[in-house]
Amino acid sequence: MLEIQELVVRKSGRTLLEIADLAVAGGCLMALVGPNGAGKTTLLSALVNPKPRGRIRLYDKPLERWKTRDLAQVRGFLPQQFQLAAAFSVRDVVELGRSPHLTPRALNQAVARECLEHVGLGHAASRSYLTLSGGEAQRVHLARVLAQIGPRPDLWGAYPPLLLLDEPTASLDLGQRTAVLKIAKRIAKAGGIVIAVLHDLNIAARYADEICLLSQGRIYAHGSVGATLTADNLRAVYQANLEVVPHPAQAGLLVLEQD
Ligand SMILES: Nc1ncnc2c1ncn2[C@@H]1O[C@H](COP(=O)(O)OP(=O)(O)OP(=O)(O)O)[C@@H](O)[C@H]1O
Repeated sequence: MLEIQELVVRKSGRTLLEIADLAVAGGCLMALVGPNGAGKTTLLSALVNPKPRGRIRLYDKPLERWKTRDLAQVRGFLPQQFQLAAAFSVRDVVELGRSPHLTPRALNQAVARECLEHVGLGHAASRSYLTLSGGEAQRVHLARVLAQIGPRPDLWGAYPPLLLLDEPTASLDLGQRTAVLKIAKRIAKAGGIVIAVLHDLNIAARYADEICLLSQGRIYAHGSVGATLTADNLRAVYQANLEVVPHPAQAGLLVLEQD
């Protein structure tokens, strides 16, 4: 369980985020949605801040009481942008994810290979990272984060992972987008806590167990897909003429833009 209480982030005299109470249970993929500037990245950043603000507890222990290495084995963060200018091979970048683990090199290499296969880039292991397209680089970093937290439960330690994904599908084509959400869903189904910032509300509706709708630095709605992605909520928050209808081909909802 991840519990966030009384989290306030202020910068330049402005309150960017104010969360009184938010909890995400193991087994849950929570989509963090909301318009530009709502505070989604600020919230994920607060969860990886070395000096946490507010009260943030992961598995009943305040974040500041976790040992750095233990936390690095459990908490994985995929940021929106990466800065890596070194000519590492793709394989090396993914293996970097294993650095918090004191596991044998051969295991780390095997895990890195497995994670690259998960993101469909097994064939690119020996390529230079610098030659990758934007979407490929994003998938390599997802593989690195997966290698860090462990792609399957038998590689997890005492606790299932907390996986934080900031717009993980931003540069991805439709097929890769689905593949990435399926990976996130699998981690959650196995007991992990997954929080993913998503702009595509239909992807959020399809894959998320819960939605947290942020607006102006506060939680506007949090709960099941059906309870949060209502036309009234979305119109109020996005200031757009949106409609929510049952999905014609499967269970779930479809968010439509109206003229
Ligand atoms: N260092 C800073 N100083 C002042 N304001 C900031 C700072 N960092 C972020 N902000 C502001 O905080 C607000 C929330 O930003 P944040 O990046 O969390 O939004 P977001 O919901 O992730 O948006 P987007 O969908 O555009 O990525 C924005 O209005 C942003 O301009």
